Amino acid sequence: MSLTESETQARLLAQALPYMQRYENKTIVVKYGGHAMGNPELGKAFASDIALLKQSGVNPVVVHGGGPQIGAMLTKMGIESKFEGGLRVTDEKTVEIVEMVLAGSINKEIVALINQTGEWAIGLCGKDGNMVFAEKAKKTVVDPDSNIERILDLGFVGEVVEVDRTLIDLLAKSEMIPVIAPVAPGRDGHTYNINADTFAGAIAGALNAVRLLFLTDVPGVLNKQGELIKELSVAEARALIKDGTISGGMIPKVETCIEAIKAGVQGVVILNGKTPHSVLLELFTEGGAGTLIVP
Ligand SMILES: Nc1ncnc2c1ncn2[C@@H]1O[C@H](COP(=O)(O)OP(=O)(O)O)[C@@H](O)[C@H]1O
Ligand SMILES: CC(=O)N[C@@H](CCC(=O)OP(=O)(O)O)C(=O)O
Repeated sequence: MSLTESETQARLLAQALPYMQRYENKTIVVKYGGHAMGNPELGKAFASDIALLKQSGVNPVVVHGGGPQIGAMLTKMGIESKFEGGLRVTDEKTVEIVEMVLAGSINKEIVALINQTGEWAIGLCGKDGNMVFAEKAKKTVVDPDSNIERILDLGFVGEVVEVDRTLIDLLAKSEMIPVIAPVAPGRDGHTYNINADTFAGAIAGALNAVRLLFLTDVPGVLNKQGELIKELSVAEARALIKDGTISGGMIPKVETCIEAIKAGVQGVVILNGKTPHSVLLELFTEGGAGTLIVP
């Protein structure tokens, strides 16, 4: 006998209760990637998921990206985007535009979407409340021909060196949902552009988050046959990078997951931000929605 729509809905709601209790008063960091943005209906569904988390007693913290949107703005200004080792080469002019797009327009768009649900979001970047300090990234790559390792000069690309949780803790006790752009100052007074995955990992680690969710444009980590892998240990994830199953942009993402777990995050999930309500499906249903990476 097939279930009516309302029976299915009632079952889903009943199923959600133990998960809501499990995450009550716990911090969940959600990284909203630039590829998952752009569709107004999906944006609304994302905002209502975040609002529902807050209403259920969870402490959601949103960290967002905006790589494609930065690229579009740079093109408009006649500046070419250049990447090395998956990171945007960021000169003085570029960092100004990065800050404008990330901490300005995208940040406020997400804040506005959440506020339209009736909840209270506040837009921040690493500069606010001395929350995050960065220093110039020291990324190295191995030249495939000579096998020699060299340090990349990416300009004002930063890596997080300090996270002060005072402001986020204060917000967690209030009605406010923090929405954070991955831009941070250095002790040297410069502004740094930080990869949003890395930034989210550092925030989740400092907050000892129970979950860190990465919303991207694929269902999760896929095996060689293109099927979704529901759960991966750190050791299994490393093996998939080594044998080439995980490649491209998924490598730094999975490496960030591993770092976040080492920093104390209990579980990290990579899931499809293009599926409406994927955040709720992941957190509040039995099967989840993406790939869960656990210690
Ligand atoms: N094993 C894998 N499973 C899933 N995606 C993979 C895998 N290996 C490589 N990828 C690629 O990684 C991409 C996601 O990384 P990226 O584009 O950097 O995401 P985002 O921009 O959302 O941060 C996927 O779109 C896919 O092309
Ligand atoms: C250093 C570096 O590469 N920073 C990224 C920051 C935005 C980002 O990471 O956005 P997504 O999550 O949408 O990719 C950039 O400039 O594109």
